[in-house]
Amino acid sequence: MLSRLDLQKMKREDEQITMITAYDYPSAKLAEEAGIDMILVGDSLGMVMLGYDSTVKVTVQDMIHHAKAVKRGAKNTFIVVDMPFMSYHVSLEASLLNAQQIFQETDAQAVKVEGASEEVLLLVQRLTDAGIPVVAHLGLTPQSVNVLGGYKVQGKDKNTGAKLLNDAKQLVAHGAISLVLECVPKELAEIVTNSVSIPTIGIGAGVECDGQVLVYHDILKYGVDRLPKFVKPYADFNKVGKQAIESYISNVKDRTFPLDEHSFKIKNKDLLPNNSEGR
Ligand SMILES: Nc1nc(=O)c2c([nH]1)NC[C@@H]1CN(c3ccc(C(=O)N[C@@H](CCC(=O)O)C(=O)O)cc3)CN21
Ligand SMILES: CC(C)C(=O)C(=O)O
Repeated sequence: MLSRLDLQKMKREDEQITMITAYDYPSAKLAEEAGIDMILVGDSLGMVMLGYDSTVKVTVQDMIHHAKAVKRGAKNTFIVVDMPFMSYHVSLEASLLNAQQIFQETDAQAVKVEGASEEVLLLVQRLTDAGIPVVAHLGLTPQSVNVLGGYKVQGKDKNTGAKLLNDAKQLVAHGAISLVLECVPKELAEIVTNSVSIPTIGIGAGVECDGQVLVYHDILKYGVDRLPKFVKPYADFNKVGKQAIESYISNVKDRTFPLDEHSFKIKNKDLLPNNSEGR
């Protein structure tokens, strides 16, 4: 498994870091077998796994449930688990306890929080001091979708760009080990990447980040109807899966499944019970 220091070294040596989300045993297993560097158990699981229309309904228990399955499928991969909506905004004490629970119960390597408010910066510091590595997340922060007014590109002007750069530096100063940059202009992501010592992982943030992350279901086109502009799909599980299920239905209907090769047979008919009642 890669360590925090390996990720740091990859940035220094300009080797791209690959990250994918995973939410359960089979997705984590596939990602690890393919050789991914890091797995994110994102709260996007609320949307792609549970069918919610945003991430705000996801709970700490949901995150733990899914992250434990991911860990079982990818025991040797660096796993980051999202702290979900409001689990780090009620009080510092409650935030620390939620992070502790997620970190201890899932065996993950780090937790992720969105934003860089005073409250979040203090939390990043306290978790780091306590020994829980924190990945930060700036730009489009989906837990704030209802405040932002939609899933929109962030940092498109001088003021918001400067704020994002300053936030990134503050997060580094408070101990963040890596920074996800979501939906920001590639030129801004490049400046941030060159201004911070920690690896940046981009999603819709251009090629100059230190690594890339995409959602599992987007890469495989699996269960999602509409893909954001920044996604490149590498397979079409929807198509393959639907065809397979259609064939199964048709085979069952016309009794071409199951065949003898899928059936268990008895050698000696005398071993069968008598059916004296008939049908
Ligand atoms: N399947 C999935 N993939 C994701 O990447 C993802 C989720 N779900 N859920 C949580 C967040 C939400 N995300 C999203 C969702 C939509 C857009 C989107 O449609 N963006 C517009 C850009 C709008 C603009 O120009 O400002 C786009 O056309 O891509 C972006 C990020 C990223 N995350
Ligand atoms: C989109 C990624 C970065 C994320 O935060 C998630 O999957 O929840």
